[in-house]
Amino acid sequence: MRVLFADSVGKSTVTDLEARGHTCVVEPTLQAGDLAARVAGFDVLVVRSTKVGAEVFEGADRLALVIRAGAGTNTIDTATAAARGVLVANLPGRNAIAVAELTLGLLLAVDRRIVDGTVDLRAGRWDKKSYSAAQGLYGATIGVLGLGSIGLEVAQRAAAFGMHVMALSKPGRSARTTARLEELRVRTVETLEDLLPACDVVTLHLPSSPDTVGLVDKDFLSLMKPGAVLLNTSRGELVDEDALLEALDEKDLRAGLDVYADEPGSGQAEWTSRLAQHPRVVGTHHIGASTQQAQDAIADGVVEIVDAFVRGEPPHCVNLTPSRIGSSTLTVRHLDRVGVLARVLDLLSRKGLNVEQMQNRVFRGGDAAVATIDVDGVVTDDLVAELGASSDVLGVSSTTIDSA
Ligand SMILES: NC(=O)c1ccc[n+]([C@@H]2O[C@H](COP(=O)([O-])OP(=O)(O)OC[C@H]3O[C@@H](n4cnc5c(N)ncnc54)[C@H](O)[C@@H]3O)[C@@H](O)[C@H]2O)c1
Ligand SMILES: O=C(O)CC[C@@H](O)C(=O)O
Repeated sequence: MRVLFADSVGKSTVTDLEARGHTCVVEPTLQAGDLAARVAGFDVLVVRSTKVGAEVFEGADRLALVIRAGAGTNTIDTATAAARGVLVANLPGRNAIAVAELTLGLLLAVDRRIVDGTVDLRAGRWDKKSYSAAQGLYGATIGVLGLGSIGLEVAQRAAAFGMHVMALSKPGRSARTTARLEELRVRTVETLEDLLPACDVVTLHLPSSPDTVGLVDKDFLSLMKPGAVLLNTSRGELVDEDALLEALDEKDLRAGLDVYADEPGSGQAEWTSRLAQHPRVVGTHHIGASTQQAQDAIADGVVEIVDAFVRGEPPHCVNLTPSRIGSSTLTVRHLDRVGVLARVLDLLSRKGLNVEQMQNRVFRGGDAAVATIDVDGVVTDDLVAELGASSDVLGVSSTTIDSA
């Protein structure tokens, strides 16, 4: 396969993929605007922050997979990719510890004014008096918005500092996450109105989505305690930056930011930002994921996704439907013979049932197989009986797909 890297990733990725016979072309200086013209002839595109717009998929001749060498996929037009049948996969969790470490680093830097102090020392100024006014983190309350891979790592580290952790309750959390929240004594509340006024620190670990863009607006900030700290290591567009600038000045809020709404897409650029330059902000350059440990984990992950893609089972695809779609799943256990599935599908077609997705797995030994078929339409007992009546069919069952 031909793989184009439009951002820098660990060298081991290229070495490992080439050792498997793939051709890798590494062009980390490629700009988003040039990608559409460059992508022809490649099966796989690997990106970090480079934007992948609709034009890339429209111009691609054989592109089948885009790998986001990181967590957030908001920089990729996943809908157009889906319409063109191109898989988009990410690597959730691989850089979570790195981002959590930076988040706590920003918090400590804000609380102790470490950056201002360093700047003064470098300029030859000793000022223990001005820098002796920190509040301290022990016993303070931190609200964690987004309890995914990064949010949980932040909660764990905050708890280790003796902070009280709060979060919003969310239906459908896994038993594992629920147990983890109990272990960390995370107090959950129903609404932002309950959460924000109780927090000395609020930290954002949500993806950028229509639900979250602009979440931190005037109303949100007005609910925060005067003097509280806002941390954002997720995405800049979650914050209304004008509203934050006002709250920094008028409510004495402080902020630790790794991401900005209009941050440059490239690694180096001339860039000025009123927010990043504000004296109550400690800022970094979207480097949350940029530790060697995280980048090694990401480099391994890219190779794992390509390997799985070659086997036909790519993981972490963000633009496929959930595992079950339609109204019912039919499970048909059958003899592994030519024509059996065709007869099953023919009967479904005659009954007006649209097949949404299906998988056929062969049992060890190769005598029998099991097909799981998600269909849209009404599966009657008669249909199940008719399918099961064939001598090639070993058993049929049907379960309803919960549309919730
Ligand atoms: N600064 C960096 O370098 C850096 C690195 C990695 C990730 N990120 C950003 O951090 C985000 C989170 O990363 P992650 O690995 O923890 O992702 P994740 O998917 O593991 O966690 C996101 C969590 O947010 C929750 N969520 C989503 N929408 C929500 C909503 N509207 N309300 C409440 N909860 C909601 C999800 O259920 C999930 O628990 C990424 O999407 C990315 O934008 C930044
Ligand atoms: O690759 C990067 O440097 C940033 C990655 C980060 O924003 C992510 O979403 O994983």
